[in-house]
Amino acid sequence: MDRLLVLCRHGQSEWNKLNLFTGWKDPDLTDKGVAEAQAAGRRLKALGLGFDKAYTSALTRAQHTLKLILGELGQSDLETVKDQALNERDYGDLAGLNKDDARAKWGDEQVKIWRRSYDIPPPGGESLKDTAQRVLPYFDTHIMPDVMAGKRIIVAAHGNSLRALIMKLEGLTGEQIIARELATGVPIVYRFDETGAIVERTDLAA
Ligand SMILES: O=C(O)[C@H](O)COP(=O)(O)O
Repeated sequence: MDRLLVLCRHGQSEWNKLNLFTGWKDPDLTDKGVAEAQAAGRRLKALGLGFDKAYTSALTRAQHTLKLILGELGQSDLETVKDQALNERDYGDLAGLNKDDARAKWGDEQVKIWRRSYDIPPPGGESLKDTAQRVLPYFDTHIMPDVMAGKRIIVAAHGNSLRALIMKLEGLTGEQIIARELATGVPIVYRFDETGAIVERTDLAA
């Protein structure tokens, strides 16, 4: 039985390109982001991978990425579940602000704390810990049971919602996961044994 889980951060978004805090705001992919998603699909196809079900967030950039990947795989009709539990971390009052402008206003250290501390939320937003507290129950009750039942699953989501998943899957601490940067449009392939232990992890960087 193949217990396959592929995680993929969306391709570059319009707001990634503009260097804006995004969170739950809903920009689409840039042309580069489209190309990254298509390349991700081609890499998966070259490995002979296909899926039985897909999960994505309620945000356009992740849904569009998934659609492009599935298009490359010839699986455009795949059963897909969209849920805001998989959304990016809510950036609160920072959403829409330029990251360099924020550093000029509040200082490098404060902005780094908001972006990369585990449990300190940005004003009005979610910390990574808060994000994990909504992502992980969804993962445990929806996604992992599918994987363990032998369904081959792909999840297209976001830098911080995927960090929360990776932290749990790989047994990392808060300190360890905040140091992990996820590239846009790079699938991470996991396989599990019958106990749910990881037997393979491969990053499909271009
Ligand atoms: O929401 C955002 O702005 C990005 O997708 C992730 O931001 P980060 O690199 O600050 O975690």
